[in-house]
Amino acid sequence: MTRHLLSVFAMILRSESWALARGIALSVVVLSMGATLLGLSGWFIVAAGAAGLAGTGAVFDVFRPSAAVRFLALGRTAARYGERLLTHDATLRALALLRVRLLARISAAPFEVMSRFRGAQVLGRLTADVDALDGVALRLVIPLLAGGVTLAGAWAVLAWLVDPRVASWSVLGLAAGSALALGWAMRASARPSRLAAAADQAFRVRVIDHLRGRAMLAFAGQLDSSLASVLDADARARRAGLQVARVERRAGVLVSVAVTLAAAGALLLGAELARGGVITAPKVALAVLAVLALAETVAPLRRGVAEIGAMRDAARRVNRMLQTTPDPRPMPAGPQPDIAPGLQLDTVTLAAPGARQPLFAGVNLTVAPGETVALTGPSGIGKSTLLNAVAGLTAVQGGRILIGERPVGDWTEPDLRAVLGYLPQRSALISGTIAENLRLGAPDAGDAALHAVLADVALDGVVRRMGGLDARLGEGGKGLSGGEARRLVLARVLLRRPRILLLDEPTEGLDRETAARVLQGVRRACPDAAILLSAHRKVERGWANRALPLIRL
Ligand SMILES: Nc1ncnc2c1ncn2[C@@H]1O[C@H](COP(=O)(O)OP(=O)(O)OP(=O)(O)O)[C@@H](O)[C@H]1O
Repeated sequence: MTRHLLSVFAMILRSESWALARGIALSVVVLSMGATLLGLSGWFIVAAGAAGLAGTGAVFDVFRPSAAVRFLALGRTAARYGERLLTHDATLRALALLRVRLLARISAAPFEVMSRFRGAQVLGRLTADVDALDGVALRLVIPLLAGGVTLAGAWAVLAWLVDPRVASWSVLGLAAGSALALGWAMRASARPSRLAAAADQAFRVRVIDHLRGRAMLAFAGQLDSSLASVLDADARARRAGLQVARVERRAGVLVSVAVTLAAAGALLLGAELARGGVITAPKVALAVLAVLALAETVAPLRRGVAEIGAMRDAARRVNRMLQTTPDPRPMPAGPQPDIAPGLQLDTVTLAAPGARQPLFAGVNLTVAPGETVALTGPSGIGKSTLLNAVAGLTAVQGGRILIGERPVGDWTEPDLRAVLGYLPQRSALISGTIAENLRLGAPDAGDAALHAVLADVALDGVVRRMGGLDARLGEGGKGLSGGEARRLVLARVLLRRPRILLLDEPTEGLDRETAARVLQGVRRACPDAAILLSAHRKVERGWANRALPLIRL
């Protein structure tokens, strides 16, 4: 699991290595200045007192040490500011890049993978999981590296200036005690921090499900129980969050105990050595206060280790998503191929997504430009699955699908999308104006083209009543009836003037008369298109030139 955290850090390091290296260097400077400041202050106070007692106070140089104390105090603040700026900026930029990469992978996921995504979960990956990962660099790796380097440097300086035994007791004691405290905190918080993140994710998913399904839940009498499950997830997240905070506080107490023991040990050992005349009293004060300041090397790690369970889970999920979804295919804007794209199915065998057993086998079909063929057969036979395969979204088990005499798999994505239009069974409208929804299909289309295509799908009157092309729709096209929303999606498909047109139950939800008008409009909009449709209704079968009944194996 730690491997996932390391791979996230490696990714951050790769994209922001220079800024992070400078951040770590500044962090070492900040910690060293802090320790030097307190150590020097301790030495200064005791040395000045000793000089006063010895009657040499008048010649004791107070100017240089006090100037150094001021320089360290001011310089430390400036270095801290620079370090925060650099490390946060580098981390946030790397995470923004990660978010973009994740989104690109999700958007380019194969159809089978995409159709299993749950909106709220994907949103969770992109927001909560990526946010959780900011701690990997800021609260784990950077403080660990900077703290390690500072402690090693502090040991060397104290061993040289004071005494190796005092240095070893204080620095190594502090490091070992803190490591034990943080190790305990890491183990104790792993479960609650994971639970807190999972409950938070469940809360988001349930809130969205609750809001989306509230009408259905109200009719089923389940509104209260759905609300209770939302509140339950929230309560669990808060309980687990409190547990994490408790562990973090206790870890803080344990680290303070370790620091105090290290400083007290340094004082006792130093006093003994001072009594023996091995070192001077001001040097003992220097060591003791420097150790107290070195507690700062450990402090930022407390929160990092307390969050480690959530970070590990987030890193695992993000890595898995990056690995299981392929790199987006390049989308060169190639010229539209010069073909007469009829459609041909050559002994096609097809299975449902993820299934081995074929739905049907050996299907042959040719749809010439200007021709319309209706796929018929019982519900679940595989009409939609076949349309998905023709659209290049799923693979066939056997045989070939040719568009313009070229297998679908050999087409580049932009070329295929340029010749092929598809109205699937479920399709999306965005919240925005009617015009914005239509121009998703053809961004350069003028208002006249939009009005013409709306007339083709018999929506011109409806849009006029709503206030025209700038009338706004709510989320998922709210503001239109089911049949109107479907016709608006159909209009968006027609606007691209596709040469191959795939329609999955295009008149579902329309009365017979409107259905007939819409089907006539489709042909008017695309007179030369080869049209293949999944047809349940007589009006659709009657409109087609021929039917291809699919037969279960
Ligand atoms: N995403 C999916 N994952 C797994 N199986 C699926 C998926 N989509 C469809 N199926 C299965 O594939 C089979 C064919 O479904 P398909 O939707 O193609 O039938 P259809 O003929 O279009 O039905 P209908 O006329 O009711 O729309 C069904 O048994 C269905 O359960």
